[in-house]
Amino acid sequence: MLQVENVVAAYGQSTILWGTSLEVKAGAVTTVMGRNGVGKTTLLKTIMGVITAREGKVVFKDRDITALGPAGKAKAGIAYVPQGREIIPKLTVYENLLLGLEAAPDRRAGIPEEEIYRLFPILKDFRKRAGGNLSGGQQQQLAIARALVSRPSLLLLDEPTEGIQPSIAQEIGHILQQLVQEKGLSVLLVEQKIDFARQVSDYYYFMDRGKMINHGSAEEMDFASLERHIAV
Ligand SMILES: Nc1ncnc2c1ncn2[C@@H]1O[C@H](COP(=O)(O)OP(=O)(O)OP(=O)(O)O)[C@@H](O)[C@H]1O
Repeated sequence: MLQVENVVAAYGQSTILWGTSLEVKAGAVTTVMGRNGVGKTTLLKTIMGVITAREGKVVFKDRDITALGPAGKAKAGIAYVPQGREIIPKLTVYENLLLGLEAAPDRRAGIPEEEIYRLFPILKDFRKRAGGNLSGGQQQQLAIARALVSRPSLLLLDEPTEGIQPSIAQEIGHILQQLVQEKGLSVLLVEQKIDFARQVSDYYYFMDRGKMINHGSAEEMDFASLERHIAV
Protein backbone atom coordinates (compact mmCIF):
# COMPACT_ATOMS: atom_id res chain seq x y z
CA MET A 1 0.00 0.00 0.00
CA LEU A 2 2.71 2.49 1.08
CA GLN A 3 6.47 2.26 0.83
CA VAL A 4 8.81 4.81 2.37
CA GLU A 5 12.27 4.29 0.91
CA ASN A 6 15.42 5.80 2.44
CA VAL A 7 13.78 9.12 3.18
CA VAL A 8 15.90 12.03 4.40
CA ALA A 9 14.04 15.02 5.87
CA ALA A 10 15.16 18.11 7.75
CA TYR A 11 14.06 21.36 9.31
CA GLY A 12 16.53 23.85 7.85
CA GLN A 13 20.02 22.62 8.75
CA SER A 14 18.73 20.08 11.22
CA THR A 15 18.33 16.63 9.66
CA ILE A 16 15.76 14.47 11.48
CA LEU A 17 15.15 11.49 9.17
CA TRP A 18 18.37 9.79 8.12
CA GLY A 19 17.32 7.35 5.44
CA THR A 20 14.10 6.04 6.96
CA SER A 21 12.29 3.12 5.32
CA LEU A 22 9.05 1.36 6.13
CA GLU A 23 6.18 -0.47 4.53
CA VAL A 24 2.48 -0.22 5.34
CA LYS A 25 0.49 -3.25 4.30
CA ALA A 26 -3.07 -2.94 3.00
CA GLY A 27 -5.87 -3.64 5.45
CA ALA A 28 -3.63 -3.71 8.51
CA VAL A 29 -2.34 -1.47 11.28
CA THR A 30 1.38 -0.69 11.20
CA THR A 31 2.71 1.07 14.27
CA VAL A 32 5.86 3.14 14.71
CA MET A 33 7.18 3.31 18.24
CA GLY A 34 10.17 5.07 19.70
CA ARG A 35 11.21 7.59 22.30
CA ASN A 36 10.26 11.26 22.26
CA GLY A 37 12.04 13.27 19.61
CA VAL A 38 13.32 10.42 17.41
CA GLY A 39 11.37 11.73 14.40
CA LYS A 40 8.03 9.87 14.38
CA THR A 41 5.91 12.96 13.78
CA THR A 42 8.40 14.19 11.19
CA LEU A 43 8.00 10.87 9.38
CA LEU A 44 4.19 11.27 9.22
CA LYS A 45 4.56 14.88 8.06
CA THR A 46 6.95 13.80 5.33
CA ILE A 47 4.59 11.06 4.15
CA MET A 48 1.73 13.61 4.11
CA GLY A 49 3.82 16.17 2.22
CA VAL A 50 3.79 18.80 4.98
CA ILE A 51 7.58 18.47 4.82
CA THR A 52 9.26 17.61 1.51
CA ALA A 53 11.68 14.71 1.55
CA ARG A 54 15.20 15.79 0.54
CA GLU A 55 16.13 12.30 -0.54
CA GLY A 56 14.34 8.99 -0.94
CA LYS A 57 10.89 8.08 -2.14
CA VAL A 58 7.31 7.77 -0.93
CA VAL A 59 5.35 5.29 -3.05
CA PHE A 60 1.59 4.88 -2.57
CA LYS A 61 -0.35 2.24 -4.50
CA ASP A 62 2.62 1.84 -6.87
CA ARG A 63 2.74 5.57 -7.62
CA ASP A 64 5.66 7.83 -6.68
CA ILE A 65 4.01 10.59 -4.63
CA THR A 66 7.18 12.01 -3.03
CA ALA A 67 6.76 15.46 -4.56
CA LEU A 68 3.04 15.90 -3.84
CA GLY A 69 1.95 18.37 -1.16
CA PRO A 70 -0.72 17.64 1.47
CA ALA A 71 -3.64 18.42 -0.88
CA GLY A 72 -2.33 16.07 -3.54
CA LYS A 73 -1.70 13.34 -1.00
CA ALA A 74 -5.22 13.77 0.38
CA LYS A 75 -6.68 13.48 -3.10
CA ALA A 76 -4.64 10.32 -3.60
CA GLY A 77 -6.41 8.80 -0.58
CA ILE A 78 -4.23 9.55 2.45
CA ALA A 79 -5.71 11.21 5.55
CA TYR A 80 -3.76 12.58 8.50
CA VAL A 81 -4.83 13.02 12.12
CA PRO A 82 -2.12 15.18 13.68
CA GLN A 83 -0.88 14.99 17.23
CA GLY A 84 -3.03 17.31 19.33
CA ARG A 85 -6.01 16.68 17.07
CA GLU A 86 -6.38 20.26 15.73
CA ILE A 87 -10.10 20.53 16.21
CA ILE A 88 -11.41 24.05 15.56
CA PRO A 89 -12.85 24.86 19.01
CA LYS A 90 -15.40 27.47 17.95
CA LEU A 91 -16.88 25.42 15.11
CA THR A 92 -19.55 22.84 15.88
CA VAL A 93 -18.86 19.13 15.61
CA TYR A 94 -20.73 19.07 12.29
CA GLU A 95 -18.77 22.07 10.96
CA ASN A 96 -15.51 20.37 11.95
CA LEU A 97 -16.65 17.33 9.99
CA LEU A 98 -17.41 19.56 7.00
CA LEU A 99 -13.76 20.66 7.01
CA GLY A 100 -12.86 17.07 6.21
CA LEU A 101 -14.62 17.49 2.87
CA GLU A 102 -11.96 20.01 1.82
CA ALA A 103 -9.59 17.09 1.40
CA ALA A 104 -12.08 14.84 -0.38
CA PRO A 105 -11.42 13.88 -4.01
CA ASP A 106 -15.10 14.62 -4.69
CA ARG A 107 -16.80 17.07 -2.33
CA ARG A 108 -20.21 16.41 -3.85
CA ALA A 109 -20.17 12.99 -2.21
CA GLY A 110 -20.80 14.80 1.10
CA ILE A 111 -20.11 13.54 4.60
CA PRO A 112 -20.75 9.79 4.99
CA GLU A 113 -22.97 10.62 7.96
CA GLU A 114 -24.54 7.24 8.49
CA GLU A 115 -21.18 5.51 8.70
CA ILE A 116 -19.54 8.22 10.81
CA TYR A 117 -22.39 8.27 13.34
CA ARG A 118 -22.53 4.49 13.49
CA LEU A 119 -18.83 4.41 14.41
CA PHE A 120 -18.96 7.49 16.64
CA PRO A 121 -22.52 7.80 18.08
CA ILE A 122 -21.39 10.56 20.45
CA LEU A 123 -20.71 12.83 17.46
CA LYS A 124 -24.34 12.54 16.38
CA ASP A 125 -25.58 13.50 19.83
CA PHE A 126 -23.11 16.40 20.00
CA ARG A 127 -23.22 17.53 16.37
CA LYS A 128 -24.39 21.06 17.27
CA ARG A 129 -21.97 21.44 20.16
CA ALA A 130 -18.77 23.49 19.81
CA GLY A 131 -15.74 21.27 19.20
CA GLY A 132 -13.91 23.04 22.03
CA ASN A 133 -16.53 21.83 24.52
CA LEU A 134 -15.82 18.15 23.85
CA SER A 135 -13.59 16.09 26.13
CA GLY A 136 -10.14 15.05 24.90
CA GLY A 137 -11.38 11.59 23.96
CA GLN A 138 -14.38 12.99 22.11
CA GLN A 139 -12.13 15.45 20.25
CA GLN A 140 -9.92 12.56 19.22
CA GLN A 141 -12.97 10.73 17.89
CA LEU A 142 -13.96 13.88 16.00
CA ALA A 143 -10.46 14.22 14.54
CA ILE A 144 -10.54 10.63 13.28
CA ALA A 145 -14.08 11.05 11.96
CA ARG A 146 -13.07 14.25 10.15
CA ALA A 147 -10.20 12.38 8.51
CA LEU A 148 -12.61 9.64 7.39
CA VAL A 149 -14.89 12.16 5.68
CA SER A 150 -12.58 12.16 2.64
CA ARG A 151 -12.99 8.34 2.41
CA PRO A 152 -9.25 7.62 2.58
CA SER A 153 -7.62 4.26 2.00
CA LEU A 154 -4.68 5.10 4.29
CA LEU A 155 -5.02 6.81 7.65
CA LEU A 156 -2.00 8.36 9.39
CA LEU A 157 -2.58 8.70 13.14
CA ASP A 158 -0.21 10.54 15.46
CA GLU A 159 -0.50 9.49 19.13
CA PRO A 160 -4.30 9.26 19.29
CA THR A 161 -4.24 8.20 22.95
CA GLU A 162 -2.24 11.18 24.18
CA GLY A 163 -4.00 12.76 27.14
CA ILE A 164 -7.09 10.57 27.06
CA GLN A 165 -8.29 8.06 29.62
CA PRO A 166 -7.60 4.34 29.05
CA SER A 167 -11.26 3.30 28.63
CA ILE A 168 -11.77 5.85 25.82
CA ALA A 169 -8.46 4.82 24.25
CA GLN A 170 -9.71 1.25 24.22
CA GLU A 171 -12.94 2.37 22.56
CA ILE A 172 -10.94 4.20 19.88
CA GLY A 173 -8.93 1.01 19.43
CA HIS A 174 -12.14 -0.95 18.77
CA ILE A 175 -13.25 1.59 16.19
CA LEU A 176 -9.90 1.35 14.40
CA GLN A 177 -10.15 -2.44 14.36
CA GLN A 178 -13.66 -2.15 12.91
CA LEU A 179 -12.43 0.20 10.18
CA VAL A 180 -9.64 -2.17 9.23
CA GLN A 181 -11.78 -5.30 9.30
CA GLU A 182 -14.95 -3.94 7.70
CA LYS A 183 -13.55 -1.45 5.22
CA GLY A 184 -10.04 -2.74 4.66
CA LEU A 185 -8.60 0.60 5.79
CA SER A 186 -4.81 0.71 6.16
CA VAL A 187 -3.43 2.54 9.18
CA LEU A 188 -0.02 3.94 10.01
CA LEU A 189 -0.03 4.70 13.71
CA VAL A 190 2.55 6.52 15.81
CA GLU A 191 2.09 5.48 19.41
CA GLN A 192 3.91 5.57 22.75
CA LYS A 193 1.48 3.47 24.76
CA ILE A 194 2.32 -0.19 24.42
CA ASP A 195 -1.07 -1.43 25.68
CA PHE A 196 -2.91 0.48 22.99
CA ALA A 197 -0.37 -0.50 20.34
CA ARG A 198 -0.81 -4.17 21.27
CA GLN A 199 -4.59 -3.89 21.06
CA VAL A 200 -4.58 -2.68 17.45
CA SER A 201 -1.28 -3.39 15.67
CA ASP A 202 -0.43 -6.05 13.12
CA TYR A 203 3.12 -4.82 12.39
CA TYR A 204 5.64 -2.78 14.31
CA TYR A 205 8.58 -0.55 13.54
CA PHE A 206 10.88 0.72 16.22
CA MET A 207 12.55 4.04 15.47
CA ASP A 208 15.66 5.59 16.92
CA ARG A 209 17.34 8.82 15.83
CA GLY A 210 15.63 9.05 12.47
CA LYS A 211 16.02 5.41 11.43
CA MET A 212 14.13 2.17 11.85
CA ILE A 213 16.21 -0.16 13.97
CA ASN A 214 13.81 -3.07 14.32
CA HIS A 215 10.55 -4.27 12.80
CA GLY A 216 8.32 -7.29 12.72
CA SER A 217 4.81 -8.68 12.99
CA ALA A 218 2.84 -8.65 16.25
CA GLU A 219 3.70 -12.35 16.77
CA GLU A 220 7.42 -11.72 16.35
CA MET A 221 7.69 -8.66 18.57
CA ASP A 222 9.54 -8.82 21.88
CA PHE A 223 7.41 -6.38 23.86
CA ALA A 224 9.47 -6.56 27.03
CA SER A 225 12.57 -5.28 25.24
CA LEU A 226 10.51 -2.75 23.29
CA GLU A 227 9.17 -1.38 26.56
CA ARG A 228 12.69 -1.16 27.97
CA HIS A 229 13.88 0.78 24.90
CA ILE A 230 11.02 3.24 25.06
CA ALA A 231 11.31 3.76 28.81
CA VAL A 232 15.05 4.60 28.79
N1 LIG B 1 9.24 22.65 13.11
C1 LIG B 1 10.40 22.21 13.61
N2 LIG B 1 11.54 22.91 13.45
C2 LIG B 1 12.71 22.46 13.94
N3 LIG B 1 12.87 21.30 14.60
C3 LIG B 1 11.77 20.56 14.80
C4 LIG B 1 10.48 20.97 14.31
N4 LIG B 1 9.58 20.01 14.65
C5 LIG B 1 10.27 19.05 15.31
N5 LIG B 1 11.58 19.38 15.40
C6 LIG B 1 12.65 18.58 16.04
O1 LIG B 1 12.73 17.35 15.31
C7 LIG B 1 13.02 16.28 16.20
C8 LIG B 1 12.03 15.15 15.95
O2 LIG B 1 10.73 15.61 16.32
P1 LIG B 1 9.43 14.72 16.10
O3 LIG B 1 8.28 15.54 16.60
O4 LIG B 1 9.39 14.23 14.72
O5 LIG B 1 9.71 13.52 17.09
P2 LIG B 1 8.73 12.44 17.69
O6 LIG B 1 9.46 11.16 17.66
O7 LIG B 1 7.41 12.52 17.01
O8 LIG B 1 8.60 12.92 19.19
P3 LIG B 1 7.32 13.10 20.12
O9 LIG B 1 6.93 11.74 20.53
O10 LIG B 1 7.85 13.93 21.23
O11 LIG B 1 6.28 13.81 19.29
C9 LIG B 1 13.00 16.84 17.61
O12 LIG B 1 14.32 17.05 18.00
C10 LIG B 1 12.28 18.16 17.45
O13 LIG B 1 12.74 19.09 18.37
